[in-house]
Amino acid sequence: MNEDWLASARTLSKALPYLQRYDGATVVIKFGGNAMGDDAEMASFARDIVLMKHVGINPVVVHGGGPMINEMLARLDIQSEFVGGKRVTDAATVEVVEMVLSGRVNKRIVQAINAEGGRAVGISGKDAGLMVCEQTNPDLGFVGTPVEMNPDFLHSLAAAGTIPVIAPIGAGREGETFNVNGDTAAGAIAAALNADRLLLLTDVSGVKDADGEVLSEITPDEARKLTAEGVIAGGMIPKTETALHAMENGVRAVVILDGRAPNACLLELLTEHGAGTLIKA
Ligand SMILES: Nc1ncnc2c1ncn2[C@@H]1O[C@H](COP(=O)(O)OP(=O)(O)O)[C@@H](O)[C@H]1O
Ligand SMILES: CC(=O)N[C@@H](CCC(=O)OP(=O)(O)O)C(=O)O
Repeated sequence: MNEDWLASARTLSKALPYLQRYDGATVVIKFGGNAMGDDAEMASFARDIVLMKHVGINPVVVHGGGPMINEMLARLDIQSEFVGGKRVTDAATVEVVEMVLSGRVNKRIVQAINAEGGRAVGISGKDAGLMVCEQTNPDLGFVGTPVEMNPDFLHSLAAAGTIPVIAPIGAGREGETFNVNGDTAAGAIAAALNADRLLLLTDVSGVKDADGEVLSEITPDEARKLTAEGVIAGGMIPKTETALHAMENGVRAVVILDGRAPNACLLELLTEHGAGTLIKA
């Protein structure tokens, strides 16, 4: 008997309980700019998303694109700075942020998913009032906090067999355009959908302890303790804060994992040990 076939059959039989567990589940995947990698890594991510849809999971992709925004701002000679993990966003900057995120980055992901046989639909928080925002803090300019969501629109996209790919741009009630941190947007969308899982894809294997070892599972209290001790620092702070906030608002569990690792999403959902760090009460 063909050895490859046997190995695939064994893998599949082990995955069966997980396929049953996630049948009909909603999984929100935050795809950060640093997790995107080259075309081959993008294609691998897209294959995972399409496979999820085929086996009965409802994937909802929310993306970032910080490095791509930086590149375009540099080309246009516009200076940019971050305060507390958020980009200070003036009127000129928000135009570039929307063009890069809703344009190039969103369509690159949509095209990659469709090339793998999926039916992705690229939108932003502006479409169908998906994510109405208010200004986060006047010092940050056009940075928004989601205050009102339209999950029904996402349910209808899933029911139509499509995969929503969402750029983290929100509309204000006075016609403003708001730049929303990708993790914040993903958390708000996952909460509005009462998602079974929120996967935060980044460029490290998971949350590390003081010795640099990746922790396979932590509780919200342990995450708070690691932050107070300074072990969780930098860009990992807003990520774990998003995770805890999403869990307080209806998301069952959150996983922080390396989006560039082959089959990261599928390994997380369909194997016993998963991938990355599971944050669960
Ligand atoms: N305890 C920790 N475990 C893992 N990464 C950490 C930790 N503390 C700080 N970090 C940093 O957080 C970074 C991830 O955040 P960030 O760069 O903002 O990700 P992204 O761009 O994917 O949103 C990691 O690359 C790492 O340098
Ligand atoms: C307010 C704010 O900071 N918005 C982010 C939006 C993109 C993002 O979050 O991208 P990553 O997920 O790749 O970091 C920004 O302007 O960079």
